[in-house]
Amino acid sequence: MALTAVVRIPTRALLRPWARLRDSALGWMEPVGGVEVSTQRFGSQRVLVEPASAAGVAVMTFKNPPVNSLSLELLTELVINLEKLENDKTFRGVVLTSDCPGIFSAGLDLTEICGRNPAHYAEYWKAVQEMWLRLYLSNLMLVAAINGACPAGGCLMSLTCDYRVMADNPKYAIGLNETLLGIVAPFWFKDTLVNTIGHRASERALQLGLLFPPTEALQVGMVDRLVPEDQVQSTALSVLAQWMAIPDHARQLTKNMMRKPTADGLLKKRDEDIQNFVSFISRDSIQKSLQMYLAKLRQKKG
Ligand SMILES: CC/C=C\C/C=C\CCCC/C=C/C(=O)SCCNC(=O)CCNC(=O)[C@H](O)C(C)(C)COP(=O)(O)OP(=O)(O)OC[C@H]1O[C@@H](n2cnc3c(N)ncnc32)[C@H](O)[C@@H]1OP(=O)(O)O
Repeated sequence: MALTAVVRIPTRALLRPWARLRDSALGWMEPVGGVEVSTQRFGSQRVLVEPASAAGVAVMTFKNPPVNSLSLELLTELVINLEKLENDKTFRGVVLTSDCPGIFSAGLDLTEICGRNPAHYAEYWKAVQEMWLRLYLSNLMLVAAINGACPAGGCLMSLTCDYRVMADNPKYAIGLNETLLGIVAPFWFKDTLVNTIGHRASERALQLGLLFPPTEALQVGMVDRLVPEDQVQSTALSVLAQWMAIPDHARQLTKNMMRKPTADGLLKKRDEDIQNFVSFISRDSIQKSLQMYLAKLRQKKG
């Protein structure tokens, strides 16, 4: 079924992006000559991309049941779809969210880093790096609509966004809990957290592998806003509408100035980081810890 429709945005609004917000607030919807905006839904098996009703905004929904673990396939699809959005200059902002009830993302797919061979670990880690670099340095405004549990790699993904809205449900938690699995968050996970909540809070959170319930996550600055579960996505969209009022070039240069030094830390030594990961994760003791953790997760039901 063709889902394509074309909306026309006046060129003046594209040249002055902040004018779009004002214009739409005034109820201006007249299709006049300008640039075509595709409203076609696209995406792939595990990542759905839908243009939102506000011009220039898309919602990217992860659907990798049961827990949106970051498998190699999901990571690859995420990066491809993000690139598509970035190449389509009509998009300025994206909401990242989940289709798995009660779970934003369970983080890295443990079956990708447990019981595989070194070549697979290297390929997988490169994909994790790529996901982080692309999201962290994206010119788009990214808002995470965290509608469920958000541990480890899921938390990292949300920390790459410019703003985080989380469901105010005490059943959900967010944090970098790697030490609880007997593994170590790499330096760029750590740097992303430090840039968000500061050094002291990060040191404590990382050493203890803390998973913060929403109220504590808000207090520590890991998320920016808590809302009832059914308002997470709509709030994320309204936050984006506010950010859209800022001229893109100024916001993008500012974002880059804030983030590039951190990203450069990894860009300068990607291969070394891959080698470190492969040798760390291949250790017998680490593999045993991961197997035990996975077994516990699987036993939970039994
Ligand atoms: C010196 C250093 C140098 C280099 C670096 C080296 C090291 C490594 C760094 C690696 C960084 C790692 C980052 C990570 O993200 S690791 C993953 C951490 N994730 C977690 O701890 C979350 C685990 N999951 C949960 O807590 C729960 O599943 C969750 C998300 C709260 C949902 O709970 P629930 O709804 O009850 O669902 P179940 O637990 O029953 O799970 C359903 C099903 O999914 C399987 N599963 C869960 N999580 C994962 C996962 N992350 N990967 C793969 N599979 C997962 C679970 O086993 C169940 O499977 P089943 O077969 O039983 O149906």
